Amino acid sequence: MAPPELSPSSPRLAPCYTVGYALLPEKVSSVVQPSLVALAAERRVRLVAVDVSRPLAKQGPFDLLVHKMYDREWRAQLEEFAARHPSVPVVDSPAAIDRLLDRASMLDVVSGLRVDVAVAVPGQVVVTDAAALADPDELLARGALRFPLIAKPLAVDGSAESHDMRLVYRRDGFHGLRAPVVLQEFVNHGGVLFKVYVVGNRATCVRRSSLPDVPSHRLLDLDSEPSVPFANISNQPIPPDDGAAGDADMPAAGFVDEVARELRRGLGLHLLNFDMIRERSEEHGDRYFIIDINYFPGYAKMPGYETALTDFFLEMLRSTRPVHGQLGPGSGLDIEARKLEPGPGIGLRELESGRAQA
Ligand SMILES: Nc1ncnc2c1ncn2[C@@H]1O[C@H](COP(=O)(O)OP(=O)(O)OP(=O)(O)O)[C@@H](O)[C@H]1O
Ligand SMILES: O=P(O)(O)O[C@H]1[C@H](O)[C@@H](O)[C@H](OP(=O)(O)O)[C@@H](OP(=O)(O)O)[C@H]1O
Ligand SMILES: [Mg+2]
Ligand SMILES: [Mg+2]
Repeated sequence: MAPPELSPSSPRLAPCYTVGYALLPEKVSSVVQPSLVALAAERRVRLVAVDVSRPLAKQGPFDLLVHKMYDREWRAQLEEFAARHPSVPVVDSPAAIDRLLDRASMLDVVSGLRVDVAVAVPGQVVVTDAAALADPDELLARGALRFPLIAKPLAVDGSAESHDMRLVYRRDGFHGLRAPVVLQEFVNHGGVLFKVYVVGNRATCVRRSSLPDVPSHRLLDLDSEPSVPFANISNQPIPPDDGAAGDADMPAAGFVDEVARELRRGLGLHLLNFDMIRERSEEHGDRYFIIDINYFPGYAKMPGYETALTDFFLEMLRSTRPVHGQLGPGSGLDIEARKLEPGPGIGLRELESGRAQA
């Protein structure tokens, strides 16, 4: 514990920036951990929870706003905030996030990636009309799909239901599916998934357990279930006994970085992760598929996430901070932007110019 006179909370080392975060309670408890708050404070970044039950306009001031909220009313407040505070970065734009909240549009960005090693997406068909599910052959023909398929809810809305999926082995597995749903071809990938966390220009690839390969005879086995449900199969680290997943060779770091950079460019987002699987076949060799992209995922599962997020916050703050910045009672530096009085609070300009003697 630093001596009181040097602790980040003391006036002489008051936080230089205030980052507001608007997150649902379970996301706050999973991502805004004491280790993140402490590291940010050491680097003079104060993390302040936005009270999502009160008007955003009555909170702050903030130097940066990060959020993962789903409701429309919040969107309106965010857009009003951004209009009123054009110099405060909002991470990220709701319109850009929207594309990831619908599995019909989520993977569209992949076809436009400018990467040396091709990345594909599995064939898929969006089914919005429940009646269409009664005619599997039409759906298969529409997307030139072949079994097995994964039925995924169309909407990604943070609910547990949005992760409820079914692996469909044959036509009678369509019974019980509910529209709107995406039917996506299942790609055999050796039971290991590569989950790549993206924080600004950083990408971190981790291995996760995944669904095992489906042998072709399973599709013909009429005594077995025509479909099976599953959920959240890859969002925890690999258990020690899962040798297949744990030993799988990782994709080349340069490839991962390139895909991450291109996804960020194509999506216009800073905070995301994507799920990538690798098909190994005699016919095609190694082929990579992106099957899922998540906005503002569970970063605490990423090794070194505190440093990655804090570095990102500072990059955003320093790259967009006007000279005066957002000062005032909520910013921890009670000084007027127009006059940087010497005194207990070190002026922003001195801090950033390094003239201040902390
Ligand atoms: N097309 C596919 N081919 C093979 N396996 C797949 C495919 N799509 C999904 N999977 C498997 O199903 C799991 C869940 O799919 P997906 O990642 O789309 O769901 P999710 O609920 O969005 O997951 P997350 O918790 O990562 O947000 C994946 O982690 C992977 O193991
Ligand atoms: O809470 P919703 O909006 O459903 O989003 C989830 C993402 O879809 C998952 O990808 C996150 O798990 P991973 O961080 O393992 O991808 C998952 O991380 P978490 O369970 O640690 O919060 C969530 O972020
Ligand atoms: Mg996923
Ligand atoms: Mg997902």
